[in-house]
This record gives sequence, structure tokens and C-alpha cells, in this order.
Amino acid sequence: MTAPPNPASRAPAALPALAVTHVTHAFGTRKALDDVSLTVPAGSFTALLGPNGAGKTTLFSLITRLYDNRTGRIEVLGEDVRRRPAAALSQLGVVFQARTLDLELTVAQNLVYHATLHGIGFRAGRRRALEVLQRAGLADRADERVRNLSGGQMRRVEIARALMHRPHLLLLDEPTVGLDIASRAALVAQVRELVAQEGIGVLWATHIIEEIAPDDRVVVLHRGRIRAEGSHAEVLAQAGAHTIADAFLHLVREPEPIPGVST
Ligand SMILES: Nc1ncnc2c1ncn2[C@@H]1O[C@H](COP(=O)(O)OP(=O)(O)OP(=O)(O)O)[C@@H](O)[C@H]1O
Repeated sequence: MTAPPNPASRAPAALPALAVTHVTHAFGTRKALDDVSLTVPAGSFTALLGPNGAGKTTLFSLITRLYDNRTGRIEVLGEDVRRRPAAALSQLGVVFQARTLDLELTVAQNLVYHATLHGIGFRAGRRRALEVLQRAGLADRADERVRNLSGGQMRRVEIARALMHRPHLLLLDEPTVGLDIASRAALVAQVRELVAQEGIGVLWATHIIEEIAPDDRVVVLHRGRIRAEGSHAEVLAQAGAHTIADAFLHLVREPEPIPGVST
């Protein structure tokens, strides 16, 4: 068996990277999430597949504690985000849907600043920044202003930044939106490599079916409810479909309206 390149940083495999159990969240009277349970095993690439408005961003906001989960339980590597937020969030890296790099700072400055927020000193932060940029194929851009990078490169820097504090769970909320096909492929490949080499658990929210591979775990979310969860093959079986595209269409299909009956 080939040894992983950085065994010291591998996540403990026994605990799931993320466990969400019976979480409901409403905005006023509208439930954005309704009794949601899902697991991201350590060392898995789990695709959270859902159309617009499914509840993906709301779920991310609860995991990252932008919102407080009042029902159910959310655990990152066994740490409850509500009871032990610091312990849970220190294991978590996030790439939000909206871009959040400072365009006027250099690539390395953006990364070192993030590291400082996690209590990492300047020198160690700079060393780690060069390490994660090397892996992202961007070491030669470290001292360039972010403004000069392409959209795809900025996304890769955001992933590198999310890895600065060596998290064991990485959340990405529709990271490929707005990217061309080649940049999309490069980004997915970068993240799959992390899963394979470092045992990080990844939750990748998307509505782009082409981003899902046969080895992935798949969770289908629609209108705030989990419609299917499991391996690629299990989700096909649950939907009675031959392709993930057909499974998705089947699982998110709306019932035909009955004439004269309002829904
Ligand atoms: N702050 C808010 N106030 C009221 N309703 C909200 C709020 N945020 C989200 N919602 C509603 O909750 C539901 C889920 O939205 P959410 O943004 O989580 O979905 P999503 O799957 O991320 O969608 P998208 O792919 O479009 O980003 C939608 O009906 C949305 O209108």
C-alpha cells in the first residue's frame, strides 16, 4: 500500500467528518430545511446535489454557525457545533458561494491573514501559504495581487486559504459557478486529490450533475428535504434510474398540479 504524503495531517477515520441529525430551519413560517440528516464520512467526496432554493446555503450557514441550529444536532469530527463551537469550527474549512478574497492584497497576504485569525504566527503562516499554493499549482503567484488572477485561479486560492489551518472537513458552496469548463474540471480535480491524499471529508454543494463521479457519495436535497443519500450506485437504485441525471430529475420532480386544487 502506498503511504499517504502527509500522514500526520490525516483525519481520524473512525469519526465522520460531518454528521447532521434531524435539523430543521425556518425563515418565518417557511421551512428551508425539514428534518435533514446526512453524513460526510472522513475521506469522502460527498456531493450535495440540489436545485436552486433546495436549502444548500442554509445548511452551510448552520454548519458554520452563521445561523444557530435550534433543532437537531450538527457534529464536525464528533464536536457539536452548538456546544463546542471553537473545537468544531477549528476542524472546518469553508469556501462560500460569494468570493471573499481581498483583491488589493497579494495571494500570500490573503492566506497569511486568514492563518492569523486561526492563531498561526506570521512565519508559520507564510510557510504554510507557500505549501498550500504549491499544491494548488499557484506558488509562482504568491506575491501577486489577487486582482490579476483569473476567476478559476481565485477559486483555487480560496480553497488553498480554507486549508491553511489543516481542517478535516471542507465545505464548498457551488464553487464552480461562473467558471469555464476547463477551470471547473481543474477545481474539482484539486479537491478530489485532497480527499485521496489527505483523507479530508468534502461536502461539495452543486446543481451541476457533470461534477459528480462514480466514486462519490451523493446526497439529493430538494425543497429542504433529503430525497436520497448514499453511494452513487445506491442513489441510482433509490431513484430507479440508470444515470445520476435521470435520478436527479426523478427525485426533484414536482407532482402534476390537479386542476382546480391550489398547492
Ligand atoms: N435569509 C432568508 N430569509 C428568508 N428566506 C430565505 C433566506 N435564505 C434563504 N431563504 C429561503 O430558504 C430556501 C432555501 O434557500 P437556500 O439559499 O438555502 O437554497 P440553495 O439550495 O442554496 O439555493 P441556490 O442554489 O439558489 O443558492 C429558499 O426558499 C429561500 O428563498
